[in-house]
Amino acid sequence: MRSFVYNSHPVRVIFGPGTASRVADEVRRLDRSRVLLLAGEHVRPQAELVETALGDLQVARFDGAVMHTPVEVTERVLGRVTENDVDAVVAVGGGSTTGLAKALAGRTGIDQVILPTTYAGSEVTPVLGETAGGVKTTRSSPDLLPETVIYDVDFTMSMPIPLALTSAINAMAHAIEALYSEQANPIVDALALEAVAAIARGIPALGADSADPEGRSDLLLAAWLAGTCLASAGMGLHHKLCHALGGSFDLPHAATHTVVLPHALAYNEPSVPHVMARVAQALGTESAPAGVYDLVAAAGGPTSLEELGMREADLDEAARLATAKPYPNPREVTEVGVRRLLGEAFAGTRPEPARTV
Ligand SMILES: NC(=O)c1ccc[n+]([C@@H]2O[C@H](COP(=O)([O-])OP(=O)(O)OC[C@H]3O[C@@H](n4cnc5c(N)ncnc54)[C@H](O)[C@@H]3O)[C@@H](O)[C@H]2O)c1
Ligand SMILES: O=C(O)CCC(=O)CC(=O)O
Repeated sequence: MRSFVYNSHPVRVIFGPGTASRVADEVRRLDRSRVLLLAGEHVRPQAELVETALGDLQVARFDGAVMHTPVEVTERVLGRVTENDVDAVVAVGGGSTTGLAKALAGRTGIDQVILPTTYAGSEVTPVLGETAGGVKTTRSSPDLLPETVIYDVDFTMSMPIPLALTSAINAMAHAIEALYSEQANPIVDALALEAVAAIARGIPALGADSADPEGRSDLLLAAWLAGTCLASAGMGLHHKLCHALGGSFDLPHAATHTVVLPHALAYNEPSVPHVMARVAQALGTESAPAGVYDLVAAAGGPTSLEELGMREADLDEAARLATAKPYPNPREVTEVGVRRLLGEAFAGTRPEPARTV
């Protein structure tokens, strides 16, 4: 008989095309009036729309969020928060911009309204990874959870296909690792399997018509579901590997998830074959690890760490970092096993069916 504990994480979610125009009402609803806008040059049109909608509510702007949330950047922006007496942050961007908003909120208590432009899912999680001294560490706290998320599909249409693909696999990783987490529960299972199936349908559709708003809206919905899984159920070996590779070797976040996921699933498959069978069914394939690999390869996505700029000489150190303080994982995490996994991810080989190390 199944036992579980379920924790929900309350976020107000507004979903639909054109919803970004409601941003000022959402700030006022929180009873806030001094906004720091976070954006970036790749999302300039979206930021302009938000700036116009905010009008006098906006008192400052910062455009330089950096992937993996380096603490030096956060400390620099904290100065603007105090100088301008900021009481809310509005973030327009991917997980990096959201990460900066969370880092500021965690240090000051200001409210957050997030308008995501990728499928990272960070906007609905109480989780934050920050990088200091070349090491990324992750924490979770209700203080980091944004108050309001506005999912406007129009804000995601500018994502080029390679980014949409890798970002969607980042979301898929949240869903799959939630299914074998110690905190797995029936709500998370349902959301995760729906997210995996929607992403498996959505990625080939990106290639067929990348400008289809319906397809992009389905992927954005899946990103929300997958982020909600990450919020409730946590992360395992796969996420740990990506944080070690991103934080210490500066690899791009979503692309790293895309390369590593099939190999992390192959590593874990012997310990959770029933979970992998459910994932395979949601993917519409016989094998979960090979199914993810094939989905990415068919869409022209990255399949090897080498093509992301990883150096073979750094794989030993990556294995050491990823196993030093492992996240909870269904299969024992050994340095030898992880080094082998990384070697296969480096080469980009298609994962074979279940095996033991
Ligand atoms: N805490 C969490 O729950 C969580 C979850 C997932 C990711 N993250 C963090 O988020 C970061 C990665 O986020 P990401 O993968 O979204 O990347 P990102 O935010 O760094 O964006 C990647 C690049 O794409 C550009 N971009 C973003 N949206 C765009 C759009 N709509 N059109 C064109 N270009 C666009 C950005 O400007 C950037 O150059 C990492 O630091 C990761 O650790 C955190
Ligand atoms: O905010 C972070 O960097 C930690 C959580 C995270 O990155 C989830 C992921 O790997 O996609």
